[in-house]
Amino acid sequence: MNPPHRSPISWPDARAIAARAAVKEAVHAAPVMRPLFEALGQVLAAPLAALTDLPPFDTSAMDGWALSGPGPWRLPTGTEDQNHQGILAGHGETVPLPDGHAVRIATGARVPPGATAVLRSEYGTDAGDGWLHASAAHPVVLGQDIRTRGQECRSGDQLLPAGTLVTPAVLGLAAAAGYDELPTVRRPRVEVLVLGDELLTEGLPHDGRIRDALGPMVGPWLRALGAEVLGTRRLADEADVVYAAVAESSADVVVTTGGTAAGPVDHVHPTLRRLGAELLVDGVAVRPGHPMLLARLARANRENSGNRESSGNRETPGSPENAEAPKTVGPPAPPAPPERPSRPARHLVGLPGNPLAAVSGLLTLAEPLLRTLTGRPAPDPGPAPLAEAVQGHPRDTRLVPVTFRQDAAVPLRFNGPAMLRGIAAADGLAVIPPGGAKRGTEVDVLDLPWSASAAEQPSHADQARQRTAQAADGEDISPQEGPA
Ligand SMILES: Nc1nc2c(c(=O)[nH]1)N[C@H]1C(S)=C(S)[C@@H](COP(=O)(O)OP(=O)(O)OC[C@H]3O[C@@H](n4cnc5c(N)ncnc54)[C@H](O)[C@@H]3O)O[C@H]1N2
Ligand code: MOO
Repeated sequence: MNPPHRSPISWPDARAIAARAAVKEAVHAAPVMRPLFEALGQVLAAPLAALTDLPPFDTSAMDGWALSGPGPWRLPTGTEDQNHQGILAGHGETVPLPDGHAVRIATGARVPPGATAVLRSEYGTDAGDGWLHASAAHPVVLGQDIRTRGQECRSGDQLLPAGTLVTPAVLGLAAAAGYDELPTVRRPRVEVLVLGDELLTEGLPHDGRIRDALGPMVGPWLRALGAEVLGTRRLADEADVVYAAVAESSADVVVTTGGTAAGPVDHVHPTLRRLGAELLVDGVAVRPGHPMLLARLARANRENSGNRESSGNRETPGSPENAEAPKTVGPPAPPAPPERPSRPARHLVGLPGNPLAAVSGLLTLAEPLLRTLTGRPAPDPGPAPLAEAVQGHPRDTRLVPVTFRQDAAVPLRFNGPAMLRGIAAADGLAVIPPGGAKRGTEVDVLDLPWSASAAEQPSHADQARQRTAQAADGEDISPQEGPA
């Protein structure tokens, strides 16, 4: 059968459709409480409100003496402890400091009631006669070097909005503000299915066969976009094998590689037809990657992949496609059974097999889809001037690997659809409009998702699944506190 005629939609429209595709699923996903040590790289599902005042008590900002009133100040003559150590950080409630007295205090220690300032150790002299004198060069100012309770926030203040990426700094702030665990957006579960009998998983290419470049790349890329990768499976180029793998996957998003075109073993479209899937995007006016697709699927009738028989999907014979978008491939899917009318849908992103075309599909369809499912804000593609002219496609957008040099985007060579040499050295992908762009033209540059996830290791759960699948004081200088 000849491939059905497809009219690709524009690249910006494809991204907008992908961003909207899973809004319902995102809204219905319950947040996941994670201990702080497991929350790095996640997204806050609720605003972070302070559970305490910060600082929680008036605190000394310096090692020195807590003072009450104008000097000179009488030093304590009591216990050894008071004489030599004074008030240390971590001590409980302290006795009030009478007017005209001073007591040794450490940075971070609770300032005693009645203290009016802290004098740094290098600015005062204890001559051993029981009196403390401030150096003439550093007259004491009321409140100096005391961090007052609530200076940074009051209990209940919103520190960060929902949707914030949990970075190491966010973990630190959350701990300081009293959190042991954080409400995070549930990570969408993704399964990667690599199609192609010509692919080798090790060694050198031989006998017309090549190494699988997408299996090692796509899972980590999706994880960098915030997904939980259930596994990467390599499938035989057989219609029933591809059909069963997609039909039975328990993932929220199935990502296939290869098999999107119209060759004799390109099984993605026929599989979607058999599943009665709704094609949201079927080809995009972008180079490379134009055969990429996005489909909505009924949820597999199983909680865990491979544990039970699927009965939620029915095979339907293929039929010519409706050219209108969104399309239903084949006859309309049978209506959902009344007992589970509003089950969330699954999605399938079909990446073309040419490796750079697959990258294009990741940034065009997978990134906006996962952005919605992970609750992350839309990235702001920074425009940059092109260091040299880039030839365009007459009708399609081009995505070209670039590196930054002196704030200009330098197009990289080796940017053919089958090549990864350019993208592996790139800082981003420049969006070249149809017709091309002259030297100096400001173009959008899509970020690669490494920076946000560089610190994030695969969770232990991800690592275990991959093994089984095998088939990824800058001080606040407050008015009261002198410069350090
Ligand atoms: N008659 C047409 N043929 C092709 C068209 C077209 O419009 N009409 N489009 C071409 C474009 S553009 C692309 S991109 C590819 C997309 O093809 P598929 O998604 O079906 O991918 P395959 O045919 O399976 O593979 C294409 C190419 O990529 C290599 N490949 C596949 N998987 C991997 C992998 N995991 N690692 C490394 N390389 C991989 C595969 O060996 C092929 O060389 O279709 C064109 N054809
Ligand atoms: O999607 Mo293809 O990469 O243009 O070869």
